[in-house]
Amino acid sequence: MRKQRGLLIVLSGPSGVGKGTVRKELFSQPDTNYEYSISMTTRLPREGETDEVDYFFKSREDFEELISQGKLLEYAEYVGNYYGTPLDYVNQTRDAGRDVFLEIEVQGAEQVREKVPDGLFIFLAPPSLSELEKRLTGRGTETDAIIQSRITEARKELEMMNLYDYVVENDEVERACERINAIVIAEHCKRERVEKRYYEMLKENV
Ligand SMILES: Nc1nc2c(ncn2[C@@H]2O[C@H](COP(=O)(O)OP(=O)(O)O)[C@@H](O)[C@H]2O)c(=O)[nH]1
Ligand SMILES: Nc1ncnc2c1ncn2[C@@H]1O[C@H](COP(=O)(O)OP(=O)(O)O)[C@@H](O)[C@H]1O
Repeated sequence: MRKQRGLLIVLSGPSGVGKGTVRKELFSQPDTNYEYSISMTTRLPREGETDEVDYFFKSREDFEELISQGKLLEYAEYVGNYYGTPLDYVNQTRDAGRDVFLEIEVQGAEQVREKVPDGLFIFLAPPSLSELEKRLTGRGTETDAIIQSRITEARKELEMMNLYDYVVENDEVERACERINAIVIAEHCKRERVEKRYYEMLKENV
């Protein structure tokens, strides 16, 4: 039987909603069935981050070379640094029948939508804008001015949520993960239903 190509799962949403937190929780679960696509970035590693585990850390020059060679499925400039998804890894993993999981900001997700129409797009939403502000403040990695510009940006990003296949509210991390896992299972069932092999089943002589 022909192996079904893996899904491309894209998790996106505004800064501070909890994308990184939810992704880390999903990948810490022993039964996770997706492959995480490690992104390329020009930002410097933070304390505790490891090259080729958290990101492939690149110079600006090397990153621009990857762009010009068409090696990235998508890329975006975010707060002064480039971030991008390696194209070969995504294709090879999907071709091997494994699902690939991207955790990327919204500009990048828009590019993936154009290039991969059969992708599964999940928007992670905050319970409210005030809770989003609280999370950004609580993380303590940005100044007040940057937090305000992220909130302004988030208002625009929230308007884009209806372009996504699913909206998952990140009220509690565990619950958000459960919803994402349920969506992926449901999407597999839906896509397999329209696979040719089920039509072939009807030709069986029993
Ligand atoms: N477009 C795009 N965004 C990415 C990629 N990898 C990470 N990001 C996003 O870049 C943003 C900044 O990431 P990072 O510097 O690790 O900071 P943090 O996630 O806010 O702690 C986050 O919104 C990530 O989801 C990528 O490959 N492409
Ligand atoms: N469900 C949640 N409830 C409360 N706080 C959360 C939740 N999810 C994430 N956070 C916190 O919100 C902040 C932003 O989360 P982070 O994962 O860095 O967001 P993003 O990757 O979307 O920018 C972090 O301090 C994180 O611990």
